[in-house]
Amino acid sequence: MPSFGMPTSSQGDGHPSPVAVSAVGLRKSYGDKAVLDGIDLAIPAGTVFALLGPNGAGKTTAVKILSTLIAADGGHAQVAGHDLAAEPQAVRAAIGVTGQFSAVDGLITGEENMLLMADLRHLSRRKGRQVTAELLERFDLTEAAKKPASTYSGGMKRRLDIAMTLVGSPQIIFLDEPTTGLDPRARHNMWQIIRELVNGGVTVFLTTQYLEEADELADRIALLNGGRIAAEGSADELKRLIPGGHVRLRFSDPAAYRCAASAVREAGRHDESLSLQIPSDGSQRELRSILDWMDSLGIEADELTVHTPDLDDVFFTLTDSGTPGRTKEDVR
Ligand SMILES: Nc1ncnc2c1ncn2[C@@H]1O[C@H](COP(=O)(O)OP(=O)(O)OP(=O)(O)O)[C@@H](O)[C@H]1O
Repeated sequence: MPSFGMPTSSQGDGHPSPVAVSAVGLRKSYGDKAVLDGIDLAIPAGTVFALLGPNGAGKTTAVKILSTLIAADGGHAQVAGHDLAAEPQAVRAAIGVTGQFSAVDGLITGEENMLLMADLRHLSRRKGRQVTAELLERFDLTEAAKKPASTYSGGMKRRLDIAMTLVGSPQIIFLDEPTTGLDPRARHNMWQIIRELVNGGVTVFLTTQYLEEADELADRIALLNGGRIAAEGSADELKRLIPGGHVRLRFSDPAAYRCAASAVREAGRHDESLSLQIPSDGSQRELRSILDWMDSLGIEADELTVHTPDLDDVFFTLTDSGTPGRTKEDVR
């Protein structure tokens, strides 16, 4: 755990844990538009927090405020135990920020980018060289270290960006859409890097457009919509907020289908595909009772699939983004 003197919050297990980022009533408007309309946050240290929201929801604005790049119009926040407004320098010393617009300078080499950052962080020459070598190695960039960063692939640039962020050993890292534009392999590599950072005690605040990414990485997720946090919780808690879980049984024998359909009245029927949709939370207990019930009738389904609501369902239900190309018939 980071060692700074942070306030604490009570977690589920009753033990207080240090809070890395806290905010109360954070507001920001541009002209008439309230981009953030009273945001409260409490992010325990050593965890991953994901801020999700449709385009233009205010995610980057929140990151910019919490990383002292812009000032809020109202509310207050503490980052790494320091008040954002009163001690911006102390906040800056404790955090790293990797934005949508990378800090990487393409004209100089990866190594020179790192050394420049070490200079900005006031490390001695010797320490700067040592940290640079270690981080380049850790992020698999040693071979490319002497090449201009403009020749790097998207994934390499993103790794260099994070390596530069880590030069000052920040306790809290803000990652604004860290994997946007990366191919699946580079995205998975980035996820691994983020997990390793958290294992090392760092707190990660990330914004993402990818629900899968939040599901994969985040301990807690907040859904930003209309300037407010529409829902907050673990991925599982958010999924439980909305209905839609079901078990789908598909038959090839019409007689078996009719028999099953007349036995379960609450099931949704799809006569054309001979399939039934039974509302269910997908738990082992409920699956067993469905299987027992079919056994007792002596019928067998050709296919059984479980659909539990996913973060996409949560996102589309709780934000006003609509449901492009998606129906509740989608079965996972
Ligand atoms: N400097 C600015 N001046 C005026 N409006 C701004 C400014 N910065 C952001 N906005 C507006 O504030 C809103 C939120 O922008 P922000 O970049 O925080 O959203 P976002 O959730 O990060 O979006 P995206 O997912 O598209 O990156 C947008 O409507 C944007 O146009």
